[in-house]
Amino acid sequence: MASARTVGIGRKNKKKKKKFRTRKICLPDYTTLFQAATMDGRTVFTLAEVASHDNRNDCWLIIEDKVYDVTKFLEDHPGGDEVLLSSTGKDATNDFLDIGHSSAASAMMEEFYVGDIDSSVIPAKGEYIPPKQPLYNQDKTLEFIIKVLQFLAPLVILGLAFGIHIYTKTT
Ligand code: HEM
Repeated sequence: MASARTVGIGRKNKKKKKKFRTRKICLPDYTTLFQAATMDGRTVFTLAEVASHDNRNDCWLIIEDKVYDVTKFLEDHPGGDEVLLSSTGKDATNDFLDIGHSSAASAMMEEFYVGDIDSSVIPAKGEYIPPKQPLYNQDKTLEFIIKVLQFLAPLVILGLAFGIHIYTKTT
């Protein structure tokens, strides 16, 4: 009996499935394919997608490979809204760390977390290489000679004048 019922239900389901297949067309969401992908329950954004949220009404930041929607925080941010707006469209990690934000600030960030960034799409930070030649001319010899001459010239003129005066007086 049980097996007969099972067979019956199976047939019904088979019919329903056929109906569904013929009527509904399932297409992938191409927008999400190009903009964001879901991996292990996390949303992974591309830099282009995050960079498009760059204004007062919609402001996203990338800090340590995580994406934060700080739109609602703009007015309350103790450092002001301008700094947050100027940190959009790039990896703002250094900006954030350079300020020396408190642990309270870091704890607040969780509230604004919206996903992760595909770190492979962020341009690598160039390593700073100091110039081999100093940027200014360190050879100060000429400068020194000019300064000495500037000091000596009035003394020489004074000496000459004094000498002429003595000479004319004696003759
Ligand atoms: C989700 C991201 C951020 C959160 C939650 C956040 C939060 C905070 C908080 C709570 C403070 C008060 C001081 C402290 O507790 O450390 C602060 C100050 C400040 N923040 Fe942020 N911040 C964020 C991102 C940024 C970014 C990207 C910049 C870019 C430069 C920035 C610049 C500043 C500045 C300039 C101050 C003022 C520091 C001072 O007056 O000494 N913040 N922020």
